[in-house]
Amino acid sequence: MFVLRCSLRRTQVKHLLDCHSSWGSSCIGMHQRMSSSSSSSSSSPHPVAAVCQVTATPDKEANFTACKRLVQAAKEGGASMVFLPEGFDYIGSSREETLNLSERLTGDIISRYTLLAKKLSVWLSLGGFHERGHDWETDRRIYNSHIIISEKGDIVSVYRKSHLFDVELPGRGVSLKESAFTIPGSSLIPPVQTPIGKVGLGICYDLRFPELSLALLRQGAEILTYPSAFTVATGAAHWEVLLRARAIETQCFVLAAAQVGSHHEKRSSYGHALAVDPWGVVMGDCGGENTGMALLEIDLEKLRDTQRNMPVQQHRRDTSFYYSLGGKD
Ligand SMILES: O=C(O)CNC(=O)[C@H](CS)NC(=O)CCC(=O)C(=O)O
Repeated sequence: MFVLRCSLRRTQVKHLLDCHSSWGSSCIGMHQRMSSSSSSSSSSPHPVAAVCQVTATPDKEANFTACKRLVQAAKEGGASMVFLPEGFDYIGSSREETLNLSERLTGDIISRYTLLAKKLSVWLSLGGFHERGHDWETDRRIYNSHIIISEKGDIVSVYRKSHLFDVELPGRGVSLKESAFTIPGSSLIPPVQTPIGKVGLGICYDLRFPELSLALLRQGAEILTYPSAFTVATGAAHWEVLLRARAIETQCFVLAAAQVGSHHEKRSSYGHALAVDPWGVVMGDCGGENTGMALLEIDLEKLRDTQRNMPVQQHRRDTSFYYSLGGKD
């Protein structure tokens, strides 16, 4: 039994909850609040977001139990919106298993989360749900879907991952072909108004495509979300740099829930669920070892200050300007 504190680099992290690193075990402790100025969540001047880190396995029931505990603890900690990572429902150990365990949006798992959101009166971002496609009976393919559930328990938005991770890195232990079982989403989804601000939706590998974050910014996004299951090799090299770059260039908050540790004998994830502010500062980092969460105050005034002082978006040229040299599309 141990409690590990997420590495804190800024005081905006109000407190952290750490759990055993093995999936399904109970949460074992809650840290004291880090800030003396805020002794209870109700006195917090700004809405609070919870960015979670989990270790999903093929055991859907255990995964749900553990996620539910995190959501409950986040609510107790004052969160009005809780972010779970890609593969929160499960990480399968083979293509067959991944497909067999998938469900429809109207299935049992999402129904349970809608009831949970309603019971606790909390908003949920469920990144990377394995959603059976419209033609499942004929093609047995799924979407990788990011679902937003309101505090009333309604599904208010579904974004389907548009960039699929077909990547082979010889010598780095990475070989994944997401398109073998996943249908790419056909459109971006307008940012969703939530109690913490306007949330723009991406998923994991989408993080590498700044065009997506800029499109969401143009539609009014204030918080970009990238629920993820990054590989250990690509995470170590790119994860934080990419998240901070997206925050700096859009001048938005970036929240990225993450998978951490070993899901089964063939697959591990990098962790470091991260929250970045509009200036590019890391507000919370859940580390590379344990499940848990970071609770963060979202102060939109900070975003407005940053955007006012350095009006990057106003300085941006028309999209056609950047394509005037030609090239692909
Ligand atoms: O497979 C599942 O069940 C859930 N989906 C994933 O884990 C996806 C597709 S394989 N993973 C990524 O996109 C990793 C991206 C990444 O690591 C990078 O961009 O460097």
